[in-house]
This record gives sequence, C-alpha cells and structure tokens, in this order.
Amino acid sequence: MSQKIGFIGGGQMAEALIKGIIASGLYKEENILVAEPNSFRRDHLESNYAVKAYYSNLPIFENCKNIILAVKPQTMKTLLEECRERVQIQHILISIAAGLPISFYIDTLGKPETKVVRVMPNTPALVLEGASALSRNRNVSDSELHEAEEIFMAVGEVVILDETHLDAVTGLSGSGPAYVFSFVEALIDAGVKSGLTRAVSEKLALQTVSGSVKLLRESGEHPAALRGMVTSPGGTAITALHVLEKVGFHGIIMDIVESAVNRSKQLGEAQ
Ligand SMILES: NC(=O)C1=CN([C@@H]2O[C@H](COP(=O)(O)OP(=O)(O)OC[C@H]3O[C@@H](n4cnc5c(N)ncnc54)[C@H](OP(=O)(O)O)[C@@H]3O)[C@@H](O)[C@H]2O)C=CC1
Ligand SMILES: O=C(O)[C@@H]1CCC=N1
Repeated sequence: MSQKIGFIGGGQMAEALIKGIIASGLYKEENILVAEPNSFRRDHLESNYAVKAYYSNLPIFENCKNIILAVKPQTMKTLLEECRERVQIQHILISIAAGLPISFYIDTLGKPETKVVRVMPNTPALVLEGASALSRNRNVSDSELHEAEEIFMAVGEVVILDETHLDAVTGLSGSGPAYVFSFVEALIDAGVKSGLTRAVSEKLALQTVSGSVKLLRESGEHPAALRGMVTSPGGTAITALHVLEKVGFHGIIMDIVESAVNRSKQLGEAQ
C-alpha cells in the first residue's frame, strides 16, 4: 500500500503491529511513521524495521490519514490535549488503549465529528497470529472501518463488535497471552521438576499447547470432548485433572478474566 500509516507511541504493542504489517506486506517500511519521545525506542524501531521515527507527532498528522494511538491509557488525555489542533476531519484515530471508551476521545478533543475506531489487539500480532476486536463511532464510514480492519487482518484474526464488548475482549484476548505464557512457563517448570532437561521440557510443552490448539480447530470438537480422549479410566490424566479441579481451575480462569475486564472498565472510568 502506498498510503502512509502513523503510530503515536512506539512501545511493545506498536512494535508488534509494525513488525506484523511489514511482514504481511500491507505497508512498506518507508510508509510507516512513528512518533515516540524515547530516543532509544526511536533508534530501535528505525534500525530494526527501517520505519521513520520522530520525536514530534506533527509529521504523523501531516502525512497520515490512519493514525494508531498506542500510548498507555493513563497518557492518552495529555496526548489528546496536546494534539487537539492537529486532529482534522480526514484523520481516523485508531486507538488500541485498554479501557478508554470512544466518548473519551470525543470529549477530550471537544470535536464531536472526530472519526474514532477503538481496537483491542494482542501481542501475537508479532507473528501474524493476533486476535483483535474493532468498534467505531458513527463518524467512521464502512469503507474507513474496512481500512482499519485490513490493518489488523494483516496481523491475525479480527472481529467487529459493539463497543460494549470491548472490555470483555480486553480481559480475554487482549490480556490472554499473559495467561497462556504463565501456563506454558509452569508446564515447562513441571517437566524440569520431574527430571526432564529444560530444553526437552520446553520443546514438549510448546508442541503440546500448539498441537492441542490445532486439534481443537481442526476437529471442531468441544474442548470437553477432546479432554475425554486423553483420560483413560484410572489413568494419569484423570488423576491430574482431579487435582486441577480441586483447586477450582475453571473458576480461577473465569476469575482472572473477570478481574481484567473490571480493570479495563476502571481504566476507562479513571481518566
Ligand atoms: N502490551 C499489550 O499486550 C497490549 C497493549 N495494548 C494497549 O496498547 C497501548 C500501548 O501499550 P504498550 O505498547 O504495552 O505500552 P508501552 O509503554 O510499551 O508503549 C507506549 C509508548 O508510548 C510512548 N509515549 C508516551 N507518551 C507519548 C506521547 N505523548 N507521544 C508518543 N509516544 C508516547 C512511551 O514512551 P515512554 O516509555 O518514554 O513514556 C512508550 O514508548 C496501551 O494503551 C495498552 O492498553 C492493547 C493490547 C495489548
Ligand atoms: O495490561 C495491559 O494494560 C495491556 C492491555 C491489554 C493487554 N495488556
């Protein structure tokens, strides 16, 4: 695509998206502009991805229609206040900030006509396996939403949802990689505890997780049905599942997601 895309904030999530959209071929390196105050991050992004990185966000507003806001929710108000005069009718603000409702951008800018797309992506975008949910305000046309959708489709799966569901998405898939990485880390440690080398344990744990996900996808079976295939009567898996259910595994997972959903709501209310 010859059109330029801008990022304001060049941290972890922006980097995941930048890497993904370059790898997918959606945007060329020279058409990706990033505004980032930290000179180490600017150097890192320029030297690793050959994008253009600036201290000021002025070049972003001057050159890009689609602008991804990738700063922390706690920083967003200051950023919007700083660039109020720069936001024009042609810009589409695509925010990936957790928790902040679309009304926050409109109210802070004091410009009701502003086009805003709220997105919740996740870090597997780095390897083009992201999961993102998008919602828009009424100022964003179908074709503009489609352009935003293409950015996130380039780095994984996309769903379009009513904004009321975005906090739930933040708790599930936005924050989800953190839960999965913790689970995998524990699985690897468990293998080591049982006498495997770390390298062997890591190889087996990763393949077990990715193979199980592939089986779920390709069989279309309910997870409980596939779990049934692993549990022979009086066997090892059912013995381990007994321990898992005694500590309330299902409840713990539902509780952690709920706590992240509530935190997302809090972040929106606190700003
Ligand atoms: N990490 C994740 O897995 C996900 C994150 N998100 C959302 O993405 C957003 C970014 O998160 P993440 O990448 O993790 O955070 P990071 O802290 O890694 O990145 C934010 C970057 O923005 C920079 N920054 C601060 N103020 C400005 C400014 N005024 N103009 C331009 N850049 C600025 C920061 O610089 P400095 O450090 O110097 O302040 C930092 O480099 C958050 O809103 C988060 O909710 C969404 C989904 C998943
Ligand atoms: O923890 C956070 O705030 C970000 C948002 C979603 C995932 N990580």
